[in-house]
Amino acid sequence: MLIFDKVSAGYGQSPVLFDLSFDLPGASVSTLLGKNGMGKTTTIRTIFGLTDRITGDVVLNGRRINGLPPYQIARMGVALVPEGRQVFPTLTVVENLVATSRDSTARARAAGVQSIFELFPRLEERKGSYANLLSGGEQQMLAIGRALMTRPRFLILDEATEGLAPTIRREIWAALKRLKEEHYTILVIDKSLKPLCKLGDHHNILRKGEMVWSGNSQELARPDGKAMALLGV
Ligand SMILES: Nc1ncnc2c1ncn2[C@@H]1O[C@H](COP(=O)(O)OP(=O)(O)OP(=O)(O)O)[C@@H](O)[C@H]1O
Repeated sequence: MLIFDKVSAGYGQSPVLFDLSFDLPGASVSTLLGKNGMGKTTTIRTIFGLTDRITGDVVLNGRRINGLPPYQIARMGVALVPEGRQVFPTLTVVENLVATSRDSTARARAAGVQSIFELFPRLEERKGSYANLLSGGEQQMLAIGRALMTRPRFLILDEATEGLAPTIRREIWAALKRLKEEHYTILVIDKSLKPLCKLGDHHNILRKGEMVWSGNSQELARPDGKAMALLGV
């Protein structure tokens, strides 16, 4: 689905990613792991053409997408849930969801909202609340809901459950599991290795902008393995 082939990129004149090569297969869950500042967010920004001096090939469904603007990537079925839960604070839950819908009829939009409520029943209970009155976890659910309203096939989450209460985290992991069962392609960045091992199929570790390890959940979880050493666990 998505291939990085010897991709380098950075900010202004500062290089951050170096010759990054990896492959995110469709209809599966991949992760990007690594300590702070290793280039995970920069990799995601590069998918959306939001970094500078991109070289190599970023290929989505067979098409080279280097440097295409974010709206074109979104149109190709990729949705991003960025770090920091970006929702419209002064819109209600329903208004936030409808705002990102691409459906042309009110009926289709309503069906889209309903499918988000099925995924996150907690949001239905708060459907008339302004987003700024939601808890951090509810805002994250809403941010995921907003991304899903664009009807993507590829969902990218940066810091999916960072700083959230354990019960909310469990609900978000359960929702991602359901999306996986519905054959979404998912790329997730998070620090919680246990749920990532359960959910993820392919894991990739970045260190100083280089891909230094890739493997499956069994390999990642090996207590004496290289992955754990790279992650400092
Ligand atoms: N807008 C920016 N301009 C210049 N340098 C940046 C910018 N954003 C990030 N960097 C630098 O790029 C490097 C990689 O940062 P990035 O945010 O991609 O790391 P990360 O692995 O996602 O870390 P974290 O887990 O802390 O979010 C860091 O050295 C960071 O200082």
